[in-house]
Amino acid sequence: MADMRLVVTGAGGRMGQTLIRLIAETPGMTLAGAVERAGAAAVGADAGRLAGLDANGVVVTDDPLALLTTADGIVDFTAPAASVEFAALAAQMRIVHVIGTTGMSAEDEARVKAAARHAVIVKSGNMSLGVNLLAAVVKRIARTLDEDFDIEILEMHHNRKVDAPSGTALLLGRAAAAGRGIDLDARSERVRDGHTGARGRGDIGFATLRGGTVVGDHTVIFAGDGERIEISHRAESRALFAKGALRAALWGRGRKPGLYGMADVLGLSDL
Ligand SMILES: NC(=O)C1=CN([C@@H]2O[C@H](COP(=O)(O)OP(=O)(O)OC[C@H]3O[C@@H](n4cnc5c(N)ncnc54)[C@H](OP(=O)(O)O)[C@@H]3O)[C@@H](O)[C@H]2O)C=CC1
Ligand SMILES: O=C(O)C1=N[C@H](C(=O)O)C[C@H](O)C1
Repeated sequence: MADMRLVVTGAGGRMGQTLIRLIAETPGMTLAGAVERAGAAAVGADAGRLAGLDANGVVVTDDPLALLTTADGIVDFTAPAASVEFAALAAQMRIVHVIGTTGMSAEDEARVKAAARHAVIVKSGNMSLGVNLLAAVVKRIARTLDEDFDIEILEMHHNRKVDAPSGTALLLGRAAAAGRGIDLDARSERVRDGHTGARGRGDIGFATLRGGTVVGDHTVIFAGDGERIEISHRAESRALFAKGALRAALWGRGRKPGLYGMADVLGLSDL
């Protein structure tokens, strides 16, 4: 089979550059294009050079349309408004769209879901194998423990991160809520400040830390009467997210249109 032709969006960003480097060393795929926001400094640059490699002849553009006519997939770690537009383009072109972008509103999510009627969309708040395994374990523990155990999710990220709680924290919260058979949106405590009153029994709490260059740390705490279970994942490199995203792109090739998650890609959906 011919190489999968991938377009990286947000090419000048932290994940965009990591993806460009990883595509260059991964068999079965080719960098078909690199896209940045109109007006971004990276537009016009060589994508290889931008990512710290030798020049590869792929010039960063702010016009994805022409590129996508010859591409098999988009790998997209940008911003919510941008990802919603790329999803519509992926639907138009009937191609694969891997979305790592976090911080989407319910309206954004609905637009992505609509695009997935025509595109193969794989979307996850965290593309790493470790976090998706952790989510499966969290679901299992939450199913066993009753509301005597308070569930709290703690995350820490670098000081450039713009959304909170992280997409991963929400993914883990959804896994815990699914295990318990409750609706996360109705039962989460996402911010605490001032005289909050006692913790709501059965609620799922979130706490957010930001600082330095932390790639991504997550801990799920089950706090009971006199005992506590804590399970953590620490990402030491963005390469693990990029690796998962490229695995998702290859998995999506030739698949039926729909909205998928990393649990589907990794075969963890039954856990
Ligand atoms: N699911 C996962 O596993 C992971 C998800 N993420 C998520 O991915 C996203 C990006 O993270 P990160 O790389 O650290 O962020 P960066 O800010 O480093 O990169 C985002 C890039 O996207 C660009 N961009 C914004 N709008 C557009 C557009 N319309 N077209 C093309 N490019 C655009 C930005 O340009 P400019 O700066 O000029 O606006 C920037 O270069 C975040 O939402 C983050 O939470 C990150 C890591 C892992
Ligand atoms: O913005 C980041 O950096 C990350 N974002 C994702 C998230 O919101 O969970 C994944 C990872 O933790 C890094």
